[in-house]
Amino acid sequence: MRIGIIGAGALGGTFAALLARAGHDVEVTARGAGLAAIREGGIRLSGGYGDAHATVSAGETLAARPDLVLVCTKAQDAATAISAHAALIDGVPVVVVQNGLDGVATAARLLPRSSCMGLLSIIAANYTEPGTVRVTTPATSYLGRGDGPADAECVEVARVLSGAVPVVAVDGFRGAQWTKLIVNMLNAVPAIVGESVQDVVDDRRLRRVVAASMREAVRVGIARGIRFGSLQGLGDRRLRLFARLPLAIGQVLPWAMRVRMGGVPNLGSTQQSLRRGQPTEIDFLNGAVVREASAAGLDAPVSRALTALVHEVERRGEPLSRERLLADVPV
Ligand SMILES: NC(=O)C1=CN([C@@H]2O[C@H](COP(=O)(O)OP(=O)(O)OC[C@H]3O[C@@H](n4cnc5c(N)ncnc54)[C@H](OP(=O)(O)O)[C@@H]3O)[C@@H](O)[C@H]2O)C=CC1
Ligand SMILES: CC(C)(CO)C(=O)C(=O)O
Repeated sequence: MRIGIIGAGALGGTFAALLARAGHDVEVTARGAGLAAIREGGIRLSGGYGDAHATVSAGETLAARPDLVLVCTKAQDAATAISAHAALIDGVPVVVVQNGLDGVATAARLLPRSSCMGLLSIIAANYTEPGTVRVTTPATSYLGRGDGPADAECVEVARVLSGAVPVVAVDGFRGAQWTKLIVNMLNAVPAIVGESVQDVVDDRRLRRVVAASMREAVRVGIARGIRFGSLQGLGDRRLRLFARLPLAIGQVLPWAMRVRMGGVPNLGSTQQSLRRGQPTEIDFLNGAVVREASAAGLDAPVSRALTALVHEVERRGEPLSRERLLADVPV
């Protein structure tokens, strides 16, 4: 199949290399040093899915109309990236590979003739240098849309992608997006203090902050009437129980996620943006929790403080101390 990948960064590069290895005709978009490196030497993937070296067509925009598109930009870049391709890809099935709650709706608004789906990935991939990606945690990805059962097209696209990398079609995708949003409460604290997810969760005080942001986000989801989808052993029943637990016990949740992540240090996608001097996706992660809380007539002080601190690190260009974070976040 001819597959176009918009945004060959950490996850886009991973999918591109694995889909090309599985025999698909892959074209990617990239920019600057990334584009030059991919044109010169292809995409080099290492880590959890083994080594892959994929020679793929690359440009600033896709040149040929594909059979399937994966949009793999950060949430804040999705509208610009999709708009630049609207004339070419409207009508082509699109999978938005993205954290946050908005990706599928953004694509559907900009591509009215396309059938748009979302993909939630628990893979941890580090874009180590232009054209080079290291997968630190391989994991199944979840594909779907809306609130109902997985439809035939989602099942078929998941089957096609699964020939390269494990993907399953899920029922109740919106609930699964919320569960992933809870997982993404792992992103902010490492990004603020400049440490790996594993080191943060190993620190009792920081783990408490991560657990507090997760519990706050689950409580907001419940107030918004969300039924959390099942991802990686986490589901509605466990998250509702977690929402009622005192933090001292609730800290087992980030701990369990850290154990699943394995031993290879994972920075998380938010910190990777900071290290490249790029704006982060935080307004679509903890920022989404703040907006959803407000829509439910609630406040989300932990996520609000973490969002502000990530923006401060964006402006400063360097991490803040653990003490500063602990002083600012109301836990
Ligand atoms: N990395 C990970 O481990 C995981 C990431 N995710 C999610 O997957 C999504 C992608 O993340 P990730 O792969 O880390 O992101 P990256 O920042 O590594 O890659 C994004 C890519 O999109 C490109 N891009 C940005 N703006 C545009 C634009 N306007 N037009 C075309 N291309 C553009 C970037 O190019 P440039 O570098 O030139 O800006 C970059 O190549 C995010 O929602 C993230 O939260 C989910 C699970 C794990
Ligand atoms: C699952 C996790 C935390 C993997 O790193 C992720 O989604 C991210 O980095 O954005």
